[in-house]
Amino acid sequence: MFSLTIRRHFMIAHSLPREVFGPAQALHGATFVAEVTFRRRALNEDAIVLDIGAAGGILEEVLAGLNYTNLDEHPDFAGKLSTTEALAEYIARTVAGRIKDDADGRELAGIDVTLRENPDAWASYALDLSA
Ligand SMILES: Nc1nc2c(c(=O)[nH]1)N=C([C@H](O)[C@H](O)COP(=O)(O)OP(=O)(O)OP(=O)(O)O)CN2
Repeated sequence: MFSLTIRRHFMIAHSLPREVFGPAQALHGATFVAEVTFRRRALNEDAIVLDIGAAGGILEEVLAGLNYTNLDEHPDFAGKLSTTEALAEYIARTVAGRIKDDADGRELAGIDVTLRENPDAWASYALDLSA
């Protein structure tokens, strides 16, 4: 299996209104580092998984929909908890939606997203596209 990973960061505000989150129940800000890995079993005819520039452009488009927003007011998170785990899934599925109809996108076996909250804590979601 081959993989290509790109990284960008974005900033949001949100609250996590459940007791388990302690002080994070209140509105607070976060800067996330998003690492997105595209996986495929065989390289394309250019001997790559996906062009790095194209991959970066797709991720930037997806993150532009989140950057500088208050996720408590974001329509895609209405009634949902915007935890790091949930955000990782959202980014994986949104990136997949953007790329699925491209020639390279159809060949992807999966998209993995790791979101780093800080140097000591991160969460990941692995989207399996092989089925
Ligand atoms: N599994 C997750 N746990 C927590 C998340 C998350 O997204 N997934 N998010 C938060 C908060 O948003 C914030 O990032 C950290 O909150 P904070 O209370 O400062 O940090 P801790 O939970 O590590 O520390 P406490 O001692 O419990 O306050 C929290 N958890």
